[in-house]
Amino acid sequence: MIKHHVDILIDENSLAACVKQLGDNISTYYATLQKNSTHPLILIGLLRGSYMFMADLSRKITCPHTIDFMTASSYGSATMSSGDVKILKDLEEDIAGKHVLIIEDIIDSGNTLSKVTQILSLRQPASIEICTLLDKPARRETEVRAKWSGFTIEDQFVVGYGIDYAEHYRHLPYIGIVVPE
Ligand SMILES: O=P(O)(O)OC[C@H]1O[C@H](OP(=O)(O)OP(=O)(O)O)[C@H](O)[C@@H]1O
Ligand SMILES: Nc1nc2[nH]cnc2c(=O)[nH]1
Ligand SMILES: [Mg+2]
Repeated sequence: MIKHHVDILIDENSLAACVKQLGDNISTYYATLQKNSTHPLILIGLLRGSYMFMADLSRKITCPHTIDFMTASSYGSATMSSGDVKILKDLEEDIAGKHVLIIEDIIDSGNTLSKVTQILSLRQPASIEICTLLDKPARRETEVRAKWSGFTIEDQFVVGYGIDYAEHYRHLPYIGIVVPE
């Protein structure tokens, strides 16, 4: 790690308000879908970055749902996507016939989500959508569409609320920016 400090970009209250709003919008959407079909809803969190967002968001989604996790990693300890996305841990659950909502902390190059959606679409889900807390469109290498997105951010390296810098800072209750000194 280079010498740096962390400045707050999105504070705890703004995160909570955003998560509540996302939860309301997602609940309305799937409540309507579930009225006309029997397909269950499953939230899939991408480890490790999404763990905190997933925990908070699932508590704000009022329609019945189950949860599962998978690990797809491309960064290691680097700050640039390698583009080589590997599935390190697969789902426990079968997603055939289910409405799948992928929960992600950040879309940067888009490589992770593009690979994950590709893999999951082959398993006959009823639908697949993406909810991301943060979106950094300036860095996109592969097109990815998130139906729900919390904040669009500039091209800055962020940490906190699940997101790490060389495995540090995941526990911060806010989103911060790493500022080199
Ligand atoms: O759009 P991309 O350029 O693919 O980047 C986004 C992904 O990178 C980070 O995960 P990482 O692979 O570092 O693992 P982690 O979730 O365990 O921190 C982040 O949590 C996203 O999953
Ligand atoms: N910590 C961190 N990991 C990322 N992975 C993809 N984008 C980012 C980012 O801005 N910060
Ligand atoms: Mg991740």
